[in-house]
This record gives sequence, C-alpha cells and structure tokens, in this order.
Amino acid sequence: MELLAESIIERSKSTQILCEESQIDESTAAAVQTVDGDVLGRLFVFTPSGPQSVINVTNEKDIIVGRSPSCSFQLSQSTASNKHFRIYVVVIDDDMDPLIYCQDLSSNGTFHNRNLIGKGRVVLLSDGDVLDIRHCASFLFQQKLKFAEKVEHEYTGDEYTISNRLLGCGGFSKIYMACNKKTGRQVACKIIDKSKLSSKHFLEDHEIKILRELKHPNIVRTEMDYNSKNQFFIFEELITGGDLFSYLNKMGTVPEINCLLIVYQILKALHYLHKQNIAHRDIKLENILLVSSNELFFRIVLTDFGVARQAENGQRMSTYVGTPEYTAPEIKAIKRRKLQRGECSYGLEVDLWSLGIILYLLLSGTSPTFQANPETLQPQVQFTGNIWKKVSRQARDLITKLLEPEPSKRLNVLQTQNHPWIARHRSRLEKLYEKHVLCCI
Ligand SMILES: Nc1ncnc2c1ncn2[C@@H]1O[C@H](COP(=O)(O)OP(=O)(O)OP(=O)(O)O)[C@@H](O)[C@H]1O
Repeated sequence: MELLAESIIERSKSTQILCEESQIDESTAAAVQTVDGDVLGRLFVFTPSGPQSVINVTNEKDIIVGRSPSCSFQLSQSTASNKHFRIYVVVIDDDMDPLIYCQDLSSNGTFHNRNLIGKGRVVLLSDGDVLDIRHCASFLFQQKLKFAEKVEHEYTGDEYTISNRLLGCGGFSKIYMACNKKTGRQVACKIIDKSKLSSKHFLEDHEIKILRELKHPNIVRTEMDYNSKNQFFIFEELITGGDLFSYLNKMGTVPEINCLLIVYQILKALHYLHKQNIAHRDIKLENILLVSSNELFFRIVLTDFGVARQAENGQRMSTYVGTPEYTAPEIKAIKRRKLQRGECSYGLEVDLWSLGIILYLLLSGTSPTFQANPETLQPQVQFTGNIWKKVSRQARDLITKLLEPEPSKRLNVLQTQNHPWIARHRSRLEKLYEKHVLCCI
C-alpha cells in the first residue's frame, strides 16, 4: 500500500501536477487495492481545493470530464472546457487487457504525461499515466493488467520504444503499442514472426512491400518497417477505436445508416486498391479498424495486407488464401478441386464477396445462410428472421448482388458505388467524408 502511494507522489513531483502528498490518504490507497469486477481502471482526481476523488472506468459508458453539468465528472474551474476530455474503453477479446483511451476535446488542452494531446486526438492510457488540465485538475490513471507479458523482440533501432501493451493478435503476428522517440507520438508496432510465414509468401507477396506503396485515408498508414533475423516490424498509425468485430460485438447489430458510412469507406479503399490491381484477399471484420466510434461518421481503415497480392497486367490468382467465413466460392473451389496452379483462378471480385458478408453480418449480427435457387441451382443468400424486416429492400438487393456465386455477374467496386443504396446518398456522403475523414488526417 505504501509503495503505491509513494509511486503516486513520485509521479506527481516529476510532472508538477496537482497531486500533493497530503492528498494521498488511506481511502485512496484502499481504493488502489480493490478492483471491482466491472471496473477496468481508475482515475484519481486531484484538484487545488477539494479532496481527491476516484472515477471508475467501466465498459458501460464513456466518461466525459468538463464544466458542463452533463459531464460524468464535473469541474468548476474556468480553465476547463465544457467537455474537456473523454475516456473510453475498447475490448478486443477476453484474452487481452481492455484498451482505455483518452480523447482530448478541449481548446485549452489536455496534457498526457506533460505532452499536449491536441484537440480531437487520442492516446492509449497505461498504468501510472497522468492527465492534466493546467491550473485545474490532474488525474492519475490506474489499470491493473492481467495479461501483461514481456515482449520478446529483436528491434534495435533508435526511432521507437516498443511497450508491452498488446493491441491485437493475428495468426502471424502480435501488435503492440510503441512510441516514436522523437515526436513522443504513440504508434502501433506489428511484430511478424518469420517462422510462421511460408517462404513463398515471405518472398513474393509480403505485406511490407505492398504497404510501402499505399497512401490512402482508408488504409492504415505505415511509418517505417524494420527487418531482423527472425522478425519483421511494421510501425504504423495507432488506430484507437478497435476493430469492426469488437464494434459489432458491442452493438449486437449495426443500424443501416452506420453500415452505409462504413461500406462507403471500405469501397473507397477497395477502389484505390483495385485500380492498381491489388486484391486484399482477407477483408473481414477484424481487419477493418475504427479511428473512433462515438460519432456517427468515423474514419475506418483497412489493415492486414499479409495476403494481399498485386496481379500484374490483370493476371488471375490461384492460391487458396483468406478466412473461410469470408472467402468467395471461387477461392473455395481451388481447395475443393485441388487443382494445379493456372487451372482454376480468381480475380479482384473476391474482395466484393467478402464485403457482402461484412454487410450481412453488420446488419443482422449473424452469418449468412444460402439455399439453392430453383432456377439457376446456384446458392442464393437468404434473409430469414425478423431482423431483416427492418432492413431496406435496397440493402438486401445489394447484399444479394455482392454474394453472387458467379464472379463475372458479381458487382465490381464501381457498380457497387453506383448501386442505389449508396448512389442516392452520394452527395451527402461525400460532404461527410470531406468533413470527418479528409479534414482530420
Ligand atoms: N494499427 C493498428 N492500431 C491498433 N490496433 C491494431 C492495428 N493493427 C492491428 N491492430 C489490432 O491487431 C489485430 C490483428 O492485426 P492484423 O490483422 O494486422 O494481424 P495478422 O497477424 O495479420 O492477422 P491475421 O491472422 O488475420 O492475418 C487487429 O484485429 C486489431 O485489433
């Protein structure tokens, strides 16, 4: 107990915040010791006048700190903005510690360990971090990590420090929070285990080669890559709203208007990729990240180019890749028929099939079922259950045309963008995109 109090005081001295030794009393130390089931973290508040209090961070509700009476924690000092900052939680899965973020909403500034966050910007919080509103209040953050482990890595470069905060896991890699030493900015560091990559995959198609060339607001931005004996490192922008999988998990189903905004942006990314003959080949909920999730229109980015492939001169592809639940029938056919390279192939249309699956999942919260169409004998997607009664006819029509088993009849990116479900809202969508995506990057 003493040690905890000491570290709080130590930190307060070094950052010259408002925590004072006299304010660390028995009740604070006791609160540090007990962590309730649904309390994921705590903020210890220090103000110049009042006694300290504790804000519990849970997954139920965002915490807004500011002067407005509507805030979950109200401050009286005039240096605080009406809504000064927001604390929110992203739960990726049960085997990972929840990610607790702070978004600066203020004009006067919120400082994170003495660095200005900047209006609209977000930082990932770690145990012992201090948030500060100058001349008003300081907040000491506490989060007990259950799954923290030492990161085994071979990065010896000077530019970044890699932390042990796990942001996500994939089949070939783990993603950690890292810090750019020069700018102090947080980034994501994807550490790829070379032993898990097949040599062909590594030599021909590797993610880094493709990512280096890509620059688009809806595709994760890479800052640097690094190669060591057994690992690859990709340092990329930290995306702070979790992935679409966690978002769907939290929401149950996603309202049609939100789906429209999400699909509109995925199509922008696919348009950019397909123009260059690049197939992503693994479009799924886990590979679509949200920059934020509290506004109606939030930027989304496509990530994980691990199996992406640039097909030169419209060349067809013939490798069985992807995630079965999202994989187009022509890719599945390759595995089923066990055909040799060249005898069975597929093209960029595979990404549109996966988009159809995503839209179905978002709208209904369930995976699609198929039944043979009596005329064509081809499998046709089914819309059973009450949930589909609330979904527009146009959305269902688009899904049917994306989940078209015959690739040559499936809508391509341009045709999807021109489908009435999207096209009738185009000018409004474009304005929102300019305001909320292009202006904010
Ligand atoms: N830039 C990022 N910012 C924040 N979180 C990220 C970022 N990149 C990845 N993640 C998190 O890590 C998870 C896994 O990342 P990614 O899909 O790139 O790994 P992978 O090893 O290529 O996965 P797979 O097994 O699907 O190929 C994502 O679902 C996401 O939750």
